[in-house]
Formats: sequence, structure tokens, C-alpha cells
Amino acid sequence: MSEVLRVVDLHVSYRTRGIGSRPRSVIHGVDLAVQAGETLALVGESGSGKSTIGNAILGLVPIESGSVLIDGTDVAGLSRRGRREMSRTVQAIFQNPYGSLNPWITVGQTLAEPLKVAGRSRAEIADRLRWLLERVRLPQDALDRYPSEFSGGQRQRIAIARAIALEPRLVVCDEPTSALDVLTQAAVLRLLRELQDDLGIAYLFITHDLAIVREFAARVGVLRSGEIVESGDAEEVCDAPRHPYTRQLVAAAPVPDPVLQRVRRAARLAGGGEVDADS
Ligand SMILES: Nc1ncnc2c1ncn2[C@@H]1O[C@H](COP(=O)(O)OP(=O)(O)OP(=O)(O)O)[C@@H](O)[C@H]1O
Repeated sequence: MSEVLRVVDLHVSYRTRGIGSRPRSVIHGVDLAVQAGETLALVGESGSGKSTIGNAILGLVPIESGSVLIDGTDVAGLSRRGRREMSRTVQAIFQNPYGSLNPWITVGQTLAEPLKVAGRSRAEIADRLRWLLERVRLPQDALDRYPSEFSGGQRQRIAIARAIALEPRLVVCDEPTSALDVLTQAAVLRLLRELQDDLGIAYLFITHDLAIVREFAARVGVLRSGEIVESGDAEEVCDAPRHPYTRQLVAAAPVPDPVLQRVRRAARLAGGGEVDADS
């Protein structure tokens, strides 16, 4: 498996307002790596720095020190053009699809934008738009409509379609399902998983929800106050956390189906595989 993202000893500080005020350090020496086609979750409570790490990878906040290598290229040294080219490799999906979609342009124009920038012909773009709508299961007439005409889940599908338009190797997903109801959340996660299986996309999946980490991610890094305190196999970390902070997070997480959880735990202890809810 090839490595698509490596973050080494990342430090990020925010400038604070006021004369003489010092920058506030929020990320202190984070290391992480994501392999092609896998999902690494970053979990932690609000304010622990998850979005800051995602934004540093995306070039949206400056890196104080350390490095972010995407497909082996250090993003710190990239020219404007280099950054534009990097957007073919790494894309993002954010929590609020309403905020991240331009309300004044149609879905077709939104989806065509990255393809135009990449220099695709009109015919290629038309083909691609059809393919994208099929992939995210939106009707073809969505192209002429505006984001406000869609539900939250459909808007997130539009954001996903835009993110995968150029078939990136990595998508930074920053709480992409947090604003959705539980059923819509499950459908969006299924879609992301399907796209990963078919297109080999890797996800850095930022969330505060341990149930999602357990079901959706292969590995997880637990972030506390800008530092990774525990990392490893997602199921192992969720089921047998070693760090006291992870234990607190697990203890605080709501258990949607305690019976199912007990059945699964018993099956794992007995060395069995995954057990179905009905079995
Ligand atoms: N633009 C900014 N300027 C100054 N401080 C910021 C800025 N963005 C975030 N912070 C601070 O950095 C810290 C980490 O914030 P961040 O948004 O990365 O955390 P998070 O884990 O993603 O939180 P949440 O789950 O609530 O989104 C917080 O203390 C936050 O107040």
C-alpha cells in the first residue's frame, strides 16, 4: 500500500488580536500517516484541534513547523500553481454543505468548476457531470437546480460529488455527517465507503463520534489539546482504550444499541468474526 499523507511533527499556532499578544499554540507535534484507500479517523472533544489539523493539511491555515507530505510532496514549499495542482490529489468535505456550496450558482456549475480549472473539454465535462450524479445518486435534473432546492443530505451528496470530480487520492472529511439526522448520516457514510471501495480514495475522517470511528475507520488517532494521546486499530481503541482520556471519551459516548455491543464484544472475545444484529 502506498502512503498518500504523512504529517510529521506538526505545530500550528493562531495569531491573537491585541498589541503585544503572543500567538496561541494549538497543535503540538502531531504525527500521522494515511495509506492509499484507507480511512484514518481523528477523534477528540471540541477544541482539541481536529479541524486545525485538517485545515493545515488543506493549506487553509499556516504551518508553524513540521511538514505535511501529500503523495510525497511537501505542501509547504508549493507555489500557487503547485497548490492548484495539489487540489487534484486532495479534496475536502465539510460539516455544513450549505456553507460550502455557492448558493448563487447551479449544481451543474458547481460540479463543472474543478473540471474547467483542470482544463477538461466541454464534452468531457458533460460526461463527467452525468457520471458524478449517478455515483452520488442524484437525479440528472439536479444540474440546473440551486443548492437551496435540496435537503441537507442531498447537499452533502453534491459536496461529495464536487470533491470526487477529479478522483482525488485523499479526501479530508471534517465532520461531514454531524449536521445530518441518523438515517441520512448512515446513507452518506455508506456512499463514502462505496466510493472508497470503487475509486480507492483515502479519507482523513474528522469526527467527535466514536460510534462512527468504530464502524467507518480502519485506524484512529485520539487528539487531546493538540496532541495525539493514543492511536491504533479503530475497533481496538474503541473497545479497549489504553489512555485515560480515550477511556473518558468512550465512557461519555452514547451507546446506541447496548445489546448489539455486548453480542459483538462476546463474539470478539470468543475469537469469532463480526456478528449480525439479528443473529
Ligand atoms: N481561526 C482561529 N483563530 C484563533 N483560534 C482558533 C481559530 N480556529 C480555531 N482556534 C482555536 O484552536 C483550538 C482548536 O480548534 P479546532 O477548531 O481545530 O478544534 P476541533 O477539535 O476541530 O473543535 P470542533 O470539534 O468544535 O470543531 C480551539 O481552542 C479554537 O478556539
